[in-house]
This record gives sequence, structure tokens and C-alpha cells, in this order.
Amino acid sequence: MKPDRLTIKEKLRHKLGIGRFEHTLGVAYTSSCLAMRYGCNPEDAELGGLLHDCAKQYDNSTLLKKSLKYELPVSETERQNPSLLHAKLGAYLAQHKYDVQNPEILDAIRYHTTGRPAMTLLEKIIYVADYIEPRRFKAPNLEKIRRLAFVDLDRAVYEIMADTLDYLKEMPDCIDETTREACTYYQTLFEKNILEQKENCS
Ligand SMILES: Nc1ncnc2c1ncn2[C@@H]1O[C@H](COP(=O)(O)OP(=O)(O)O)[C@@H](O)[C@H]1O
Repeated sequence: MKPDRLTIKEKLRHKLGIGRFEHTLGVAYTSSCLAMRYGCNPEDAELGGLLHDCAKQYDNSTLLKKSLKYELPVSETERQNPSLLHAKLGAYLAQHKYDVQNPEILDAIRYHTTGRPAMTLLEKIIYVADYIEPRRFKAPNLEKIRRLAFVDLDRAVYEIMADTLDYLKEMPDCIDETTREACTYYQTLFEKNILEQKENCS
């Protein structure tokens, strides 16, 4: 049976508190809009958006404790910065407490904070929606990235990663290297595409 969205919303509303719940709704609706734009299933995108922060209510010590209890792999960086674990633990809870079995939705939740190289369309949609949803106001270049998201999704992913790494540069011990690897992956991809276009033109 498909997970019931109204029940999920009801649960999240109580678990997350009103501010985080508003953000969650913003990510869900923005994800379904991006899904319509890029030819992805909008219901999957909405569900991924709804559940992306379903472990966000826990403090750092609870995140670490629960991740170890559920035998999730915890890296040295995640031990230093357990807030990163809300994504991995969120994917686990989405599967085991909210009965989401679609592995693409679970991966989109798992990688919504760090991103990763060669992301699937759904992963990119949730990653970007988390950054641009209407309630966000702090990030630099937000207006530019909001417009870009509906024109060139890969570029939007890359710009978000570059801005996130720039924001985190004063806290090198907290940085999960996956974002750096992903940023390099997309930069290389753009360079390769430009080279191919040039070759096709000559
Ligand atoms: N690679 C990374 N290493 C460490 N922190 C990161 C990394 N990528 C993002 N973050 C930080 O994680 C925090 C939460 O991000 P995110 O999960 O996207 O937001 P939210 O859960 O609030 O929707 C942000 O402060 C962001 O700067």
C-alpha cells in the first residue's frame, strides 16, 4: 500500500514543530514543481520532499545514538558533525517508520544535505528544492539559483554546492567530502560538455 500523505503530514507536523514543518511543505511543493518541469514523477518528488527532514528534530547526541543503534555507517566527519546524520537517519526512518520502499526516494533523502557525484534526477530535485523553497531567505545568490533551477538543474546543483562549500570553508573539520567530490564531478561534466560542443561545431 502507498504511504498515506495526510497521515505522514500529521505525524511530521507534531514531530518537527511549525517552522520546520513549513519548510518541509515548501520543499515538498517545490520538489513536485521541479519534477513536472523535468519529467520526474511529481508524487515521488512530493513524498521525498515531505520526508527529507523527518529526522531533523533530534539533537546531535540523539542522532549519533540512533544511527549507531540502527547500525548505519557513521564516518569520522559525521562523528565530528552529527547533524549531517539527519539525512542518513531520515532515509532509514522513511523506510522503517513511514513505510517508503522506493529506493530512489530513500536515496534522495539520504543525499539531500551533501549531494553526491552523478546524482539521479530525483536526488537533484530534492537537493535543489531544499535550498530554494519559498521560506528560505538566507542563502547567497538565492534569487539567481531559484531562476536557474527551472532552466538548468545540473547548474543549480553545482552553484548550491559551490556556495555551501564557500560558506563552510571556515569549518574544514565539519565538511563532508562528498560535497567537494560532487562539486568537482559537475564542474568536470560542464567542461566535458563544452569541449564536445566545440568538437561538434568544428
Ligand atoms: N558537505 C557538507 N559538510 C558539512 N555540512 C554541510 C555539508 N553540506 C551542507 N552542510 C550543512 O548542513 C546544514 C543543513 O543542511 P540541509 O540538510 O540541506 O538543510 P535542512 O536539513 O535544514 O533542510 C547546513 O547548515 C549546511 O551548510
